[in-house]
Amino acid sequence: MSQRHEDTEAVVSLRGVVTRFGRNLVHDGLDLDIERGEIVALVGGSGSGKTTLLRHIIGLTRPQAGELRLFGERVDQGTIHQRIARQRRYGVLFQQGALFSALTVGENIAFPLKELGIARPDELDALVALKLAMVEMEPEHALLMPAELSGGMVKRAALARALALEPELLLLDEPTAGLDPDRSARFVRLILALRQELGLTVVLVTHDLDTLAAMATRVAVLADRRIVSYAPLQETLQVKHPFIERFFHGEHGRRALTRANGET
Ligand SMILES: Nc1ncnc2c1ncn2[C@@H]1O[C@H](COP(=O)(O)OP(=O)(O)OP(=O)(O)O)[C@@H](O)[C@H]1O
Repeated sequence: MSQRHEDTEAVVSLRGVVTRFGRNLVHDGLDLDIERGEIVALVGGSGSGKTTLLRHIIGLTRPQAGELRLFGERVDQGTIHQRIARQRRYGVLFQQGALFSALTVGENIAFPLKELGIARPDELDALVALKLAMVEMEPEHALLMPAELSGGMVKRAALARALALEPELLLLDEPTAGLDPDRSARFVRLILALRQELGLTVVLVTHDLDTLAAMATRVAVLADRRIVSYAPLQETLQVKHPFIERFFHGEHGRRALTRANGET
């Protein structure tokens, strides 16, 4: 596991976060600390503010109140150089806008490397091929346009781009949505292998219980505008809360958890 930074430092720390869109109060005094090496599944009802929370974490949006720290530093503070240095340390895979449609797969993956001035032009092809290999894609896929890829390949190419900077933190929004079970299982294996190799910390928003059960070290439940439970899955299942009951103990949830238990 990576020893680049203090092991005790929370990678993500959120305190008293309040988010309001007009009259819509989304987060109200939300707290969450994510330690290095965790794979945190962030779950919550539709519109509960999961994607917004990911956007806050990387400073794309700002809450009305609260303190957000990434790698121990205030997200809303710092010079431009400090912000760029922080950007190098995380990768994101959002549901929409996974890839730039006007660029080839290779150009997409090279984009953060070029933008942050990390690689020389003559190094880019080899780096792109390396990132593609990490997500089990071939070097020639670099020449394809996003529209020519299957849904699963788009996800993997977007993941390759998120991994381009060898991040310490990966934020994934519904990474397995729309993938068939086999592809989802491969995606999970890939993330687990990368965590092993790179010592990644992962935060993933997901409705996919199979994925959650297979990879999450902790589950953060966003309900009532806060994190109402933050614990390993088995402990989460004991928590009495209407959302947890519906999400994990409904018919769909029971089947997924039975499958997960059967596989361990
Ligand atoms: N830019 C915005 N302007 C106005 N309202 C917004 C904006 N972004 C998000 N919201 C609202 O904030 C709430 C939380 O949205 P968000 O996308 O974070 O939820 P979510 O938990 O990720 O939902 P889902 O699981 O359906 O994707 C929703 O009511 C949404 O309509």
